Amino acid sequence: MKVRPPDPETERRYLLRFTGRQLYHEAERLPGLSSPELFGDERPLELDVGCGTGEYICHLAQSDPEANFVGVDLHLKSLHKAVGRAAEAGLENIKFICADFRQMYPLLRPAALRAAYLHFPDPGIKPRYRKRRLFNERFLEEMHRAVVPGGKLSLVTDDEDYFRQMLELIERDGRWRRTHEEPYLVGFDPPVKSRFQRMWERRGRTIYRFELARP
Ligand SMILES: C[S@@+](CC[C@H](N)C(=O)[O-])C[C@H]1O[C@@H](n2cnc3c(N)ncnc32)[C@H](O)[C@@H]1O
Repeated sequence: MKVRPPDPETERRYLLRFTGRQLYHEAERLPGLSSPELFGDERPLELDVGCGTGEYICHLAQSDPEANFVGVDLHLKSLHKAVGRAAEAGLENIKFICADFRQMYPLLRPAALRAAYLHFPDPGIKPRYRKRRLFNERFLEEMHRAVVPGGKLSLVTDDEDYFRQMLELIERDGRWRRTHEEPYLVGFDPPVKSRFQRMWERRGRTIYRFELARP
């Protein structure tokens, strides 16, 4: 993927970078994942974990200027693309953070999120990489703390093994309410599809989805 890094001013406006060292040793000095700390206001906040090149979250930010949006990803080049997209659209209600989300749990604030999205997370093809998956018991636990009562958690994957892990953990957890009757949904049709959704759909993969509400 060829991407030109944003100019320094655009980068300052949209992008934060937290190193593993900062997150481990001095998390208390970093802004938390809340609207007051990231945007200096009290608007509702939505989080896209592993936002990639930002198509989905930029679309959300554009369609709801009364809320704030934050996308987190490890991969700087993808975030440069996302920042370019946000800047081009002149969005004022979005920021991106380059960091390993698994190290960001100390930055989550109780009931600070109106919604959280984990869409097409890396499944970790080799068995030894599966333990690096973002979705696990800890993730569900932390999201339960960070999502406001009435708020939602959206999970989407094209990977059947990951999907089964999600289904099993959600059923075992039991604290979330599904917004759908079925145990899971097949297919996802948002107005703007992410880079990976378009790619997996082109390859004919089935897309599984859960939309959970925090009671
Ligand atoms: C398959 S891509 C999906 C990207 C985007 N959600 C989409 O639908 O196009 C998975 C993304 O998760 C990011 N990612 C993987 N592990 C991560 C972690 N521990 N913390 C933050 N981002 C991570 C990757 O860099 C990649 O951009």
